[in-house]
Amino acid sequence: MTRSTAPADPTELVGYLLGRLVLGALRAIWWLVSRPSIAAPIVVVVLAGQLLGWAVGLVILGGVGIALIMLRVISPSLFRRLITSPRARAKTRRAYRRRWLPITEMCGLTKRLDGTTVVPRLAGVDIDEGVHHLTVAMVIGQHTGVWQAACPQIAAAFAARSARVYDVQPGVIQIELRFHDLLADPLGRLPWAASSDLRQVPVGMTSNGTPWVLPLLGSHTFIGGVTGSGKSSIVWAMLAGVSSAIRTGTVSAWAVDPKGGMELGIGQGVFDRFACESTVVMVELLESAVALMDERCRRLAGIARQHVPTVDDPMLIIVVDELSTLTAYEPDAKLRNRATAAVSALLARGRAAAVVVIGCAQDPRKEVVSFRSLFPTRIAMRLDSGSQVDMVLGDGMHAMGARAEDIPAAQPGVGYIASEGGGEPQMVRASYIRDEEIRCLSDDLGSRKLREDVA
Ligand SMILES: Nc1ncnc2c1ncn2[C@@H]1O[C@H](COP(=O)(O)OP(=O)(O)OP(=O)(O)O)[C@@H](O)[C@H]1O
Repeated sequence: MTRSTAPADPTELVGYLLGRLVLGALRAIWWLVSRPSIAAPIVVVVLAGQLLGWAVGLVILGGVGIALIMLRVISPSLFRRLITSPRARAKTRRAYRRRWLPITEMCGLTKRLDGTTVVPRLAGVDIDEGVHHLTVAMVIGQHTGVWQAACPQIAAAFAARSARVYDVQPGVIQIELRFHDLLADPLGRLPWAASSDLRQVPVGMTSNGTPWVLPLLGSHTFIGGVTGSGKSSIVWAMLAGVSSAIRTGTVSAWAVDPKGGMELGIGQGVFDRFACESTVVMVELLESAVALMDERCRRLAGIARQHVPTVDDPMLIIVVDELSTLTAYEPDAKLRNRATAAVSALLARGRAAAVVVIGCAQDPRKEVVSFRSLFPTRIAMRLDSGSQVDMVLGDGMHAMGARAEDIPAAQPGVGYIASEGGGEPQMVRASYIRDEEIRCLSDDLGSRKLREDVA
């Protein structure tokens, strides 16, 4: 674009400057008219100044300013929605509507009736930072599964990182398009990692950027994922999350490590009991947890429905790494049956007695899945196939967007959890507790045990 140069003649120069001034004023008016959230307060202040005096106008101006600052502080996203970006959002909405017909047609989501194309109706577009939701009234004869199957094509067509589809009401679905990946980079220990509530132990972050908390007291946790998917980072994030309760003695952690101590041995000091030497020793540990649980259940019968952990009677967390090694792959049938019986008993009766299991498995096959319904909290890390996702999280979760087989190998610690109440699955990433931090935690909690022994 070429810029016009100012004329040298004085008369022409005045005309030229006036023209520029009028053009600038028109541009400013257009700028304000297209931003009603800014124009409206200015109009109100000017009117108040004219009608009630400029002192009142200034007070109103100050009030509006303070209200905007408070809105910015209290709800940055609402501030952005209302003040900063309504025009950009309207433009994005128009772009969706413009591209809707060709994209649905190319993705095979339209239908033909009597020679005409029937297009699903784009009923609403909701734009939030990095996440867009499209509400769609499906064409008659379609069901949610057709749209769920087309998620990869829909994501690619709208240049989104991922797309998920879920039901809103009969015949109406919502497509969630994500453009940023808040979980792309590893998370260290998070600022909220210091909670002492055993029902809300902080372990990482959800894809919305909110804290990811897990209930330890009152729930058993199952973590399924291929080797290197980051299962142990969840275990360590959980143990770090309850470390203050371990230090005070209201929680006691035990570990079963069929990999001979290679997985959990680095933090052995965290555990009051640690079994890794042989299957017999590991099974005996599980059986003594069952004995403790049964004794506690007998004591509490008729008195309490849920045991409240105390220093004298602590909550017991039993971490079982590679659960299937004991319950599916152990060649000695007697030991395998004993391990299966002990794990089943803990899962069935442990929650009320504050005896909980955290079980990990690389291979969520049928033998392990037979326990699945007894684990209220289930996490699917990177897996080999969509069918394995359903084995871990429950039927239909893969179709609802838990695409754990698509998690890049370069993103260990990322996984999906099934939402409580059967809603759509949520993507999460566990904090990564580095080996040095685990050693420190282990030394710290290990020295506590030594002090107790000496006392
Ligand atoms: N949450 C995380 N954030 C970033 N990196 C991680 C995270 N969790 C694990 N890693 C990295 O991935 C590697 C493998 O993780 P980890 O040992 O936890 O996997 P795993 O699923 O327990 O594997 P296996 O089943 O073989 O024991 C770790 O050494 C670490 O470098």
